[in-house]
Amino acid sequence: MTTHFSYPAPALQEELRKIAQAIVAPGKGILAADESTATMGKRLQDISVENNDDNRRKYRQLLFTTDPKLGENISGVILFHETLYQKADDGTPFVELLNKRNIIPGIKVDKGVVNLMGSEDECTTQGLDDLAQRCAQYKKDGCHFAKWRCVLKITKNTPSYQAILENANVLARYASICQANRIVPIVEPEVLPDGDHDLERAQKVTETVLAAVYKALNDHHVYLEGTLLKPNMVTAGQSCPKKYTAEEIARATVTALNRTVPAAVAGITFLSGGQSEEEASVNLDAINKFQGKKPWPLTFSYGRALQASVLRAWGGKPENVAAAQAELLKRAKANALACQGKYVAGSIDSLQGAQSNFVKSHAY
Ligand SMILES: O=P(O)(O)OC[C@H]1O[C@](O)(COP(=O)(O)O)[C@@H](O)[C@@H]1O
Repeated sequence: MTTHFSYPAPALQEELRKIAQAIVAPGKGILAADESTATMGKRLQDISVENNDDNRRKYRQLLFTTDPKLGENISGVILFHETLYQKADDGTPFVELLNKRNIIPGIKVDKGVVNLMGSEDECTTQGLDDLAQRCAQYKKDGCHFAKWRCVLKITKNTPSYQAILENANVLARYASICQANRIVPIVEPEVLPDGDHDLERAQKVTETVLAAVYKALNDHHVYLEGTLLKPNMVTAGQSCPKKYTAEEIARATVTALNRTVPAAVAGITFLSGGQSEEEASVNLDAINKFQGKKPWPLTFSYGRALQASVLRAWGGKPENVAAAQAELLKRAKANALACQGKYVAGSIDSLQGAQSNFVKSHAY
C-alpha cells in the first residue's frame, strides 16, 4: 500500500476553499432547485400544472427573479442541466439573474439511481462516465459547485455492506473529478427517512455511512477543505411510533457528525428530506443551538422545505408570482436565522407551515 499522493496545487486549493466558504458564509445557505424532470413532474402535479419545459422554465424564472435581497440569505442555487441553459422571458440567462443577486450557480451532475443486483432494493447513483467533460463545460458556463446524491435505505437488513461501500466510492470518484475541474463537490449520502426505526438506529446508520464516505474520500485524496457535505439530519423513521423533540434530533445529528466528519470539511448543508418547512427550520435552529463541538458551519440546502409554499402560492398562475416569491423570501429568512441558532419557532409563517413534505421512497 502506497501512501504517496498529491493534493491539488495551491492555487486550485485556494479556489475550491473560497467557493466552499462563500456558500456557507454566516446566515446563508443553498436553495436546491435541481429537481430532475421526473421529480419536478411530481411537484407540478401537486398543483395541477403540466410538466413541460416552459412551465418548468416559468417556475424557475419565478425563483430567480425574486427580489435581490434573496441573496442576503441564499448563497447558492443548485440547478438541473435544463435550467442552466434557460432564460427569463426578457432573454436574460438564469445564470446572469443569479450572479446579479450574488448567488453562486451550482449544478446537479448525477444521473439518478439504479438498483444494485442481489441487494434488497438498494441502489447506487450513475453518471461518472462523462463527468469530467461535463464538469469542464459547466465551469465554463458559470457553475462553481456541483451536487451528487446517493441514497441509503434503513430496513432490518439494510443498508448493506455492498451499498455502503459502493455509494461511498462513487461519491469519492465524483468529488475528485469535480475538484480536478475547479468545481466544489457537495457530497450527498442521503439516509432515507422511510421506515419505523427509532432515532438511535438512524444515528448508527448515519455514522456508519458517513465513516465509509470519509474513508473513501481520503482514499481518493479529495481535498476536504474544498468540499461540502449534504447529509440527512438524524431523525427517527417516518412511521416510528415514538416522537422526538428538536433537541433530541439535534443531539443525535451533531453527535453522529462529530464522530465521522473531519473538521477540515468546509461546511455541512443539510437536506430537508420531507420535513415540513417549519420542522426543517426548527431542527436546523436546534442543531445550531446545541451546546457541543461544532467545527463546521451547519446550514441548509433545502429543496422541498424552501419550495413547498412557493409552489402552492404560485399554482401556475402569473398573477400569483409576487405572492409566491414572498413565500420564498420568508423561508429563506427563517432558515438564515436557523443556521445561526436565532430562529424563534413559529415566528415566520408560511402557506405550507407544519404540513409534511414527505414522499415515500424518495429514491427516484
Ligand atoms: O431525485 P432528484 O430529482 O435528484 O431530486 C432530489 C432532491 O433531493 C435534494 O437533494 C434534497 O431535497 P429535499 O431538501 O427536498 O430533501 C434536492 O437537491 C433534489 O432536488
